[in-house]
Amino acid sequence: MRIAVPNKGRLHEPTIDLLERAGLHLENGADRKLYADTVDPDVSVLFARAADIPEYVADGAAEMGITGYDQVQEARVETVSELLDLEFGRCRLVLAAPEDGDIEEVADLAGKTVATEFPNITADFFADTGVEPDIVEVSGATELTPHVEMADAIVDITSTGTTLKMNRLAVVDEVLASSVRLFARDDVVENTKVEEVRTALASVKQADGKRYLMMNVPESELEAVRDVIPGMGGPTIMDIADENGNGKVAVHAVVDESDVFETITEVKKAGASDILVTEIERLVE
Ligand SMILES: Nc1ncnc2c1ncn2[C@@H]1O[C@H](COP(=O)(O)OP(=O)(O)OP(=O)(O)O)[C@@H](O)[C@H]1O
Ligand SMILES: O=P(O)(O)OC[C@H]1O[C@H](OP(=O)(O)OP(=O)(O)O)[C@H](O)[C@@H]1O
Ligand SMILES: [Mg+2]
Repeated sequence: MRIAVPNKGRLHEPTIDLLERAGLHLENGADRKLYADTVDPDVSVLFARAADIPEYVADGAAEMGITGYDQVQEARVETVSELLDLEFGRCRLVLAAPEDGDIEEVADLAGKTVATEFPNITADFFADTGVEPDIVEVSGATELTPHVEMADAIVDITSTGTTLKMNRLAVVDEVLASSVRLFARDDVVENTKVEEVRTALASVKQADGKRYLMMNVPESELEAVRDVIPGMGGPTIMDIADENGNGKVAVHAVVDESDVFETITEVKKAGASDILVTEIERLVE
């Protein structure tokens, strides 16, 4: 089973990091290599350009892929299915035009020119609006095209908005919201190994923003402590092995990071002591 992942650019590092956290440690995957093995002998990695990954998966160079939703849509591949939203690489594809120009809405683009690295998505967007500008495909620095009279507007990626601002461009409309996805070719979606990889990556996502709380609680106060612990299912309650446990039990619970502070205050009030908070690497539900 092979997973195609971005070989460079802003998605490379976070994708490798995610695979590592999921337990799929890369072996002999030095920079500039095309392939890397993982600790799982049945899973290898193919490094490819973010834009090429959907095609590689559809064509059989890899069975699974990790890249932006924008790239999957642009490639118009019909034989792949999304398995998981990995929720990083969040950005928007927007239609933007010069701030001080006369393009304020989509209708203003009739008979005009739009430059983009995403001609298919752009064509689909305009097809839905009934306005049909010329679409010019460029391979980078799209933001410059309105200033050199190549285009009247652009469809390009934005996240913080800095690049648009720097180029005195304003958003006219949103075309697509994107984040990084895990996807697989349709004919392998049911494969056990594919499901294992999906579960492993999902477990990292599940653990994000969660903390593991451990505390000791006098048995008499257990109900009170239980009542103030939020989160998944009930807490785990264990007898303390020590003969001198003094009638205490250990309570373990998974809690949202944002609830940790309040939970600690509340469980202490309710009689808990020896409270430990740790990070969670993975959480398989
Ligand atoms: N500013 C951004 N914020 C968040 N995600 C982004 C941003 N820019 C791009 N992305 C996401 O990352 C993907 C790849 O972009 P990136 O810039 O890393 O590669 P690229 O420019 O295609 O690389 P290459 O150098 O191979 O041309 C995009 O398709 C999009 O999904
Ligand atoms: O809204 P912002 O935060 O400014 O992000 C938007 C910019 O990010 C991407 O470029 P990237 O930095 O990947 O450079 P590239 O053009 O070399 O791909 C994208 O093509 C935009 O130019
Ligand atoms: Mg880029």
